[in-house]
Amino acid sequence: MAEPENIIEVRGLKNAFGDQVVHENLDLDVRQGEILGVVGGSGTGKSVLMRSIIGLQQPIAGEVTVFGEPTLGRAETDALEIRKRWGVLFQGGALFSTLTVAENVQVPLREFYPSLSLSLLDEIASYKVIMTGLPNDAGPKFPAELSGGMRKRAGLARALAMDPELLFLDEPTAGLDPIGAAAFDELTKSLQRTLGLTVFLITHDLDTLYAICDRVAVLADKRVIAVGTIDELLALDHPWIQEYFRGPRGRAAVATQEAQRERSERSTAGAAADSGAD
Ligand SMILES: Nc1ncnc2c1ncn2[C@@H]1O[C@H](COP(=O)(O)OP(=O)(O)OP(=O)(O)O)[C@@H](O)[C@H]1O
Repeated sequence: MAEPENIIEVRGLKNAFGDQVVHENLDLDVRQGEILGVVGGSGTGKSVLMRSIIGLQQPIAGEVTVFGEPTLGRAETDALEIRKRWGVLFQGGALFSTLTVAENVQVPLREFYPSLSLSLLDEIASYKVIMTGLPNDAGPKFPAELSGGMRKRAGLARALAMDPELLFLDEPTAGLDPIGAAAFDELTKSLQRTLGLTVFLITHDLDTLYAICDRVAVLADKRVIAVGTIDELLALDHPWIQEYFRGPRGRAAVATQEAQRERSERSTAGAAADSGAD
């Protein structure tokens, strides 16, 4: 069966906690193969939206389809088949502190394929650990023995355990230094390219938005008020969007992007000149 163009479709979503309505009539499409950045002020419901899509939050109203299949109110066995096809990196990594990195990566494998042999589990875990740029000797370490950046990579290795087609990342670069954050962005981009992943990426990090997101969805007023490329969003005159992208941090992110582009153009020109001199 051909894959739908939209990997995720959310329609008319409503979420509330007691009297507090977080989402009302929220619609969103995530296209196949894109990295969609999801932004919005603190508490606008980005994580609740992600939890609704992956079935950890039961909305009051609305519909969610992933891979063309409705995800809400499904029987557990049906839901498992869909869950196998996505990986999730929760805010903070959410690693089990009493398990090693390799054992953490093996958790979803053991859940979905309980009869896998120990040697195969070890082999897959070791491959995923290397794939996320961690040294191979990170596998037997406990999360507390890793740096913050390494813990994020370990969380990503676990999210990739089942060879997902869709990846959910909740603030993956929060708490990382700028170099670590840029390296994590590059890793995300290269996974998208090489594995053809679709990525739903919640972030406050403007550098991440500029560097790797194909489109950005803005949450405000309980719904997605706009989705588009950053240039398309900049053309809108919504005050939050203008303040967010044109404020001091937005301008700094643009300057970083331009500096990176110039550096990469200079190195490409240098390489071309070198090969011409041979
Ligand atoms: N389980 C829950 N019970 C009650 N309220 C909740 C629950 N989960 C989330 N909320 C509330 O819903 C609102 C949205 O939370 P959410 O975590 O989605 O925000 P966010 O946009 O991801 O914020 P941040 O950028 O700060 O991470 C918040 O006011 C939060 O307190």
